[in-house]
Parts: sequence; structure tokens; C-alpha cells
Amino acid sequence: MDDLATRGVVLLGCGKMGGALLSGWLSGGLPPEAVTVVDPRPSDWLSAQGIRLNAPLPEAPAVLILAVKPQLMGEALPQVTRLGGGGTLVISIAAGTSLATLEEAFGADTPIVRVMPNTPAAIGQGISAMIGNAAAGEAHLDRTEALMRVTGPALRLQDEAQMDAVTGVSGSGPAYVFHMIECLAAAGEAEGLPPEMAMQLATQTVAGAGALAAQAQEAPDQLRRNVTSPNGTTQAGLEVLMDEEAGLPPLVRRTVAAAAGRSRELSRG
Ligand SMILES: NC(=O)C1=CN([C@@H]2O[C@H](COP(=O)(O)OP(=O)(O)OC[C@H]3O[C@@H](n4cnc5c(N)ncnc54)[C@H](OP(=O)(O)O)[C@@H]3O)[C@@H](O)[C@H]2O)C=CC1
Ligand SMILES: O=C(O)[C@@H]1CCC=N1
Repeated sequence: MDDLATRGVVLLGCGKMGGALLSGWLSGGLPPEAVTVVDPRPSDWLSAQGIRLNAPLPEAPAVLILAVKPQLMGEALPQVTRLGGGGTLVISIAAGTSLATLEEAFGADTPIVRVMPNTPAAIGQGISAMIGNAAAGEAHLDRTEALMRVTGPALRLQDEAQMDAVTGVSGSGPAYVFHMIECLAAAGEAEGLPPEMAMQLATQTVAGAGALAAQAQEAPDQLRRNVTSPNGTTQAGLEVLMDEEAGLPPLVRRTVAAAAGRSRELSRG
């Protein structure tokens, strides 16, 4: 974080995702006074962090992070495009905003890395994937990886087109899992449980299964078999859930395809 502390970091947009990343970096040792945030309506949390808020930008910060909604990128970028030209590494977390679009704004000689994080980054349990433009060398990717690793594993992509699939799987993915918790709790209520107890059972089951899947030696399909006694309760449930026509496989396939498709659509402008 040394160079970041001396040259500074600029964050354009500090909402849910920008805030989650910033909170991880501040906890990881980035000094608040090295951070300049540009955001029209800063949250109370942000105002209490001791960072430079809507202050003049440093001359040549080490890193500029773009964390505004893709639809607002066009109107937000003019505030920071003067940081293009080579000295500052530009990292964009915006869904569906292509490297080509960002190069148009900053110049093709600007090192630019696109990253797709997700909100569990707020508790160091995120995962992200990245790809850089031609001006982004190994050192720029290493720097981006070091920043993102504070929030969880950081993967490198070979092809920018993969970013749409990453967005559909892990960028949007936490929302699918939260909805699974909602559905599981609602089903528990329908089977007669009190709402609070149903929600606690559903939340901890998803959290525990996720943690076990992440830590166990066995793959998820084996972990699933470990729960499933022959002709028992799980088998009865899975016969519904795993139905190839009406169960989860086609539903999840359509869900991820819709999110990845929207990412492609956004990148066409
Ligand atoms: N949320 C998520 O799970 C993920 C989001 N992303 C990407 O992160 C980016 C941000 O998403 P998210 O954090 O959810 O969105 P938010 O709306 O929560 O955050 C965006 C922030 O930018 C601010 N903003 C709006 N206009 C400007 C401007 N002109 N200049 C500076 N700041 C501005 C917004 O202020 P105000 O609210 O007042 O408009 C808000 O605080 C998006 O590009 C999204 O694709 C990527 C991965 C996961
Ligand atoms: O919904 C969105 O567009 C953003 C990108 C990935 C997660 N949230």
C-alpha cells in the first residue's frame, strides 16, 4: 500500500460496491487521508471515515477507481478524465463498460483494468476477476490483484468477453443466493415454522453449506451426496429441485444467461 499512501487513491462513486471495497482497503491499512472520494451524496459512513470528500483531486494519484453505475458513467467521467495518459492506473468495476469505451474517455495509452467484484467483499469473502487493456502491463495487473485480494481471491481473465459470464455468475450471484435464502425461509414458514426461526434456519444453512463447499476436499456434488440418504428426505426434495425440465438447472442457466446478456447489452451502449 506504500505507493498508494503517498500518491493517493481516487474513488469515483462510493455506493454499495465502492463502499464495500473502500471499507476492505481501509481495514487493510490504506490511510484514509490518502483517499479522495468523488460522490454527490456521501453516506454517513463515508463522511465519518476521515477521507478527502469531494476535495480537489491529487495531481497524479496511483490509482483511480470507477464505481458509478454504468448508465451514469458518461456524465461522471469528465470529472476524472484528466487523470488519463499513463501515470494513473484506472480500475473500473462497472458492469458492461468495455475497455474500448474507457479508452475513448482516458486515451489508449492509459493503463485500464476492468474488474468484476461482488458484495461479500465487504466482509473479505468476495471474489473478483479482471482483465486489462494493452497499456496495462504485468505491474498494473499485479497492483490491481493486490488491491482486490484484500477482499477475496482475484482471478485473471484471458478475454474481455468472459467478463459478461463472470458478471452473470459471481457479480450478480450473491443476489441469487440471497433469494434462495428468502425462498427457503418462505417454504419453511409454509411448512409451519415461525418466520424468524425459518429465516435463521435458511440463512445459517446457506452460510454453512457455502463455507463447507469452500473448505471441504470434496466437490459440491459429493457434498450433496453426503446429505442424501437413499430413499430419504433429501432425495425426495432433490427429485423436485434437480428436475432437468422444471427444476433448478434450466432456471439457473436462464438466470445467468439473462444477466450475462444484460452485461453484453450495456457494453453496446
Ligand atoms: N452492487 C453490486 O453488487 C456490484 C456492483 N458493481 C458495479 O459497481 C458500480 C456501482 O454499483 P453500486 O455500488 O451497486 O451502485 P450505487 O448506486 O450504490 O453506487 C454508485 C455511487 O455513485 C454515486 N454517483 C452517482 N453519480 C455520480 C457522479 N456523477 N459522480 C460521482 N459519483 C456519482 C452514487 O450517488 P447517488 O446514490 O447519490 O446517485 C452512488 O453513491 C456499478 O458500475 C456496478 O455495475 C460490480 C459488481 C457488483
Ligand atoms: O446489477 C448490476 O448491474 C451490478 C453488476 C453486478 C452486480 N450488480
